[in-house]
Amino acid sequence: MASTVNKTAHPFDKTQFEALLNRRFFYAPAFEIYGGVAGLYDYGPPGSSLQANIIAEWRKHFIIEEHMLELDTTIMTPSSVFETSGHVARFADWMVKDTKTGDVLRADHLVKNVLEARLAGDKEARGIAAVAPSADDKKKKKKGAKAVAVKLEDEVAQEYEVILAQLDNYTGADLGELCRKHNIKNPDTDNEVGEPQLFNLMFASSIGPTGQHPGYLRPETAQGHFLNFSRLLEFNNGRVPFASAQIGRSFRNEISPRAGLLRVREFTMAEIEHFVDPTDKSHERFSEVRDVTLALLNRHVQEAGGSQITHMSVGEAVDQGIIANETLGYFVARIYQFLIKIGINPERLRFRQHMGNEMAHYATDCWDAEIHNSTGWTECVGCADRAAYDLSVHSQKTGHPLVVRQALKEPIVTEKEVAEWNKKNLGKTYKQDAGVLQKLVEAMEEPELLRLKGELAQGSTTVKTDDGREIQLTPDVLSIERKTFKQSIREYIPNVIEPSFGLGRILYTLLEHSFWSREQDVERGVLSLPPVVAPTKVLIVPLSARDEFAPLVQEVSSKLRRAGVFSRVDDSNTSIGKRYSRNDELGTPFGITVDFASVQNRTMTLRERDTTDQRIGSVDEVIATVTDLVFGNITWDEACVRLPKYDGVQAVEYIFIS
Ligand SMILES: Nc1ncnc2c1ncn2[C@@H]1O[C@H](COP(=O)(O)OP(=O)(O)OP(=O)(O)O)[C@@H](O)[C@H]1O
Repeated sequence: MASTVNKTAHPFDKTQFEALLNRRFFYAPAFEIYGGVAGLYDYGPPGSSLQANIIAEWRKHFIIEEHMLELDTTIMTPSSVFETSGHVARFADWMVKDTKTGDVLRADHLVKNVLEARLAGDKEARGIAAVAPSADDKKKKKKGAKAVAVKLEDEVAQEYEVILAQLDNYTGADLGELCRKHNIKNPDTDNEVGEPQLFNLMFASSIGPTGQHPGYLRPETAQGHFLNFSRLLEFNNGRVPFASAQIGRSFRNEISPRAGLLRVREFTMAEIEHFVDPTDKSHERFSEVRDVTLALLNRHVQEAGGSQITHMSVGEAVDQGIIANETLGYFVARIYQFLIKIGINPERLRFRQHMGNEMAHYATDCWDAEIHNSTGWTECVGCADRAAYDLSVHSQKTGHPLVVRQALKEPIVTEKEVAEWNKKNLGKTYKQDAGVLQKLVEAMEEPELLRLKGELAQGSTTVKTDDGREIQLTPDVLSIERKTFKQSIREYIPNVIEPSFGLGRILYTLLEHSFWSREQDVERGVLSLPPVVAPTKVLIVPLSARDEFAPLVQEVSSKLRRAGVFSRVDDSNTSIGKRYSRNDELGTPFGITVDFASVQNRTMTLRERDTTDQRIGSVDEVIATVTDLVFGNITWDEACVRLPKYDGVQAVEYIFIS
């Protein structure tokens, strides 16, 4: 049996974690040598590979599994599109200005940081502070909201908890009122802040040399799906439901991005738009996820100022109307499965429902996948039922019908009253009023038309124009007749269910969840990334740089390549222990040591990152086993049944023969 490891022996140390990410170049501030720009980051080799592997798994889990239609649409977008979608008017956050320095802060973040710091100070004063402040906390306290040990009145502490639970529900005026009522000031300067003002988050630009065609960098990829809806529908042979998917960059001019990868100004999104019949939001694969149990924080709990989680299956949540419909529930469960597969800790994942004010006016229900990390709970995926809003507004604006036309099996037969005009008499009698009259009568509902019909039968009727004139109509001009209509096509605007992923937030929280230090060696960080996303799957470590090792190293590396396993050779001039610990920091799950016995007997050892267990087997046995491990066909315990334990590890660990 494999050895077990204690990954929680040392509490999470953010300073050590960030030093590892920096040292191994997972990512770094962009334009660093020019002083950097807040909210812009570059990914280095392991960060890029990790992101590419998350995307590859996302494509498999969603696009391939669900036969989604993939898109790659432009980033630069003419302003008319965002005027129609509502982004120009509403894609904004509330900001407040320091009344003396003019520094700009995001209003809801200011309230959150100050109240959280006061609550932490209260806990400290009552002697119930959970943990001693880390080096990182101490550094943070030099700037920003400080947790000063001051006891709060019980009612005040309760009020703060309620405000924090409902923070996403407040309007700008509410936030301004909160700052005044609770004496919330800029924590960096202790100055008062002004009234909240809306700040639009889109980066404005212009298209072409004249500057006459305003445009924006897109803040999400969704509009590209909606504008191509007719083509997508045709591609899908006119059938609904179907989903389109897109992975691409989005841009948001965030007010004060201070949270590393969690809030940036340029980031990669993966978005799905699932188009569905508004009268039937069932999902044909719902039974496959019915039993998936989720941690749910519903809107009623939050609106009452609470944060209690309910654990229930997605089937129960849909049956009880907590999640609005099967399709939305299906995607919430699929998002959960995806996040767990790539290594997110299920105990630190919850789904939070949007409260009334928080949700866009057209949306019917919205759930965020929130992942817990060192800054608290962070939204990493949004999943919303956006109803027919987007397709409707673009249809109305452009006149291009973004609709589904469905041939009905049974035609629908209806009867209704219609106006029949004698056009010759109409023109002769009413001249320039003829058109006005026609429009007025044809816009009438059935009861009104029946009134006209009755009056015409008695000789004449009157209609009132918008400018207040009463015009008489007689049967030689107008008759109202009952007609039968047969409808064999149903036309409707589909509704949209939209799961929207921010890959940077997922990547960062995954790195936090994967990080730990060995019990015996606090300095030695390990990233327990699952093989499916680990940047490198297998490290090949030749014990010696002697020429006779080269053919075997080449053989192993080419066999792994042919098996589709990404490996790297580390033949640097340093001890095996150092080489392995460097790769533990990079999250490489397996290591193969090529030593003298390998050259003589064609045996190799296989090391597992978390346990540091080493097993021995023939070259081909080890390659077959590690391939199965990487593709998730077997667990490490099963590998241990195949390969016996290797006990020579201590003997070879620090020998390096150059
Ligand atoms: N500034 C950002 N930096 C990194 N990721 C982001 C940012 N803004 C949004 N995202 C990601 O895009 C996803 C979908 O965007 P959405 O518009 O729902 O976010 P949001 O509600 O505006 O986020 P927030 O309230 O945190 O600003 C989010 O779940 C998140 O993962």
